[in-house]
Amino acid sequence: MIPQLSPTANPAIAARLDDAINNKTKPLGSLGALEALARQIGLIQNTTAISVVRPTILVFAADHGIVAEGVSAYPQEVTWQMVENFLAGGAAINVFAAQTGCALQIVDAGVNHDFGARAGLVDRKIAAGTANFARQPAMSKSTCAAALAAGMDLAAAVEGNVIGFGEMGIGNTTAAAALMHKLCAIPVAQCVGAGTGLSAAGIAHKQQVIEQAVALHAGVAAPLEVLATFGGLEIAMMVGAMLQAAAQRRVLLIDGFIVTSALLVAARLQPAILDYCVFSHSSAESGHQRMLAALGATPLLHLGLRLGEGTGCALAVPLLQAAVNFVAHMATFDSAKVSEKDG
Ligand SMILES: O=C(O)c1ccc[n+]([C@@H]2O[C@H](COP(=O)([O-])O)[C@@H](O)[C@H]2O)c1
Ligand SMILES: Cc1cc2nc[nH]c2cc1C
Repeated sequence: MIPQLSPTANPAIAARLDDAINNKTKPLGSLGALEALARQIGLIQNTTAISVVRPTILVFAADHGIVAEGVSAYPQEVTWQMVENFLAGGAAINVFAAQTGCALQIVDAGVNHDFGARAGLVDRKIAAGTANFARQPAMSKSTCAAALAAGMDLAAAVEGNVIGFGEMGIGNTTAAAALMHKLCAIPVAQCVGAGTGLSAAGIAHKQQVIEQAVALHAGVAAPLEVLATFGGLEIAMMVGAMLQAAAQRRVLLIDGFIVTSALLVAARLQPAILDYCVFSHSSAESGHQRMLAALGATPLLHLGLRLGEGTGCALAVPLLQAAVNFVAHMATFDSAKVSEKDG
């Protein structure tokens, strides 16, 4: 059921990409991270004719039973209220996606609210939120598998060749911190952060909740078991969507702390997925930098964002377009009759 992913490495294409990039009218390497981005997109797309076609951001929303432990600064109903805001076009992701030309899909992966039949809402509700993982596993294996399968379906149906991943779910930084601890073997204290804005005392309590839950589920170790025990429905759906998107050789745009925690699971299942990932930004959520380091990832933007919703993805899309455009449209030393470097 989990797609098998191949690394993107291809020496022949890599050499052609290097030639194309290095022959442009610029000092060697002077477009920095954009050059690396162009190379990566070329290897993913297996061509020097790289493109960004209909970039699409999927925002997965779900609720979390762990909020009963008082781990978020905001009440659970903000999840469904923000879904309404997404549908009405009033959230940050609506504004930035419109600004940078991204298509947007809002997915109900497991919000604890009945939206009824709603135009614009992709209804893949698996359950009305997860169970409280301080007391029992967040999901059964079959619920988790259903979320993974729905994510695969959704990604398979996307038209564009760049998929950005975003999420909304009060309490999901607690789930993400627990996943990080289990999958990276980093102490819980270095995985927890303020989320939507906890005080220092609130963060200490969140740490304690996670540490007790980790002790309760001590035997859990395999990535999918870790996901079902500590994860969320939106996180599991993202794992499925990421694996499918990479299997179809699309560019995966990774957002902040929670999206990266989903990628941690996917990367433990299929390490080659990392070749397909562009890390849009480094979140201000403490823990995200360590998570990125654990993945060997270099994020494009450092804006101090800690919102989620896929906002970092939307803001990074113009950088992908710049990478594509310089390869497609810059003159070469030959065509512009510019002298190359001495020696
Ligand atoms: O993307 C991030 O790095 C990020 C960091 C902190 C908070 N968030 C968002 O805040 C919500 C979770 O925060 P919390 O405190 O309720 O766990 C959820 O809706 C996320 O989209 C997102
Ligand atoms: C208002 C609000 C908007 C959000 N968007 C993503 N997570 C969020 C959390 C809150 C609290």
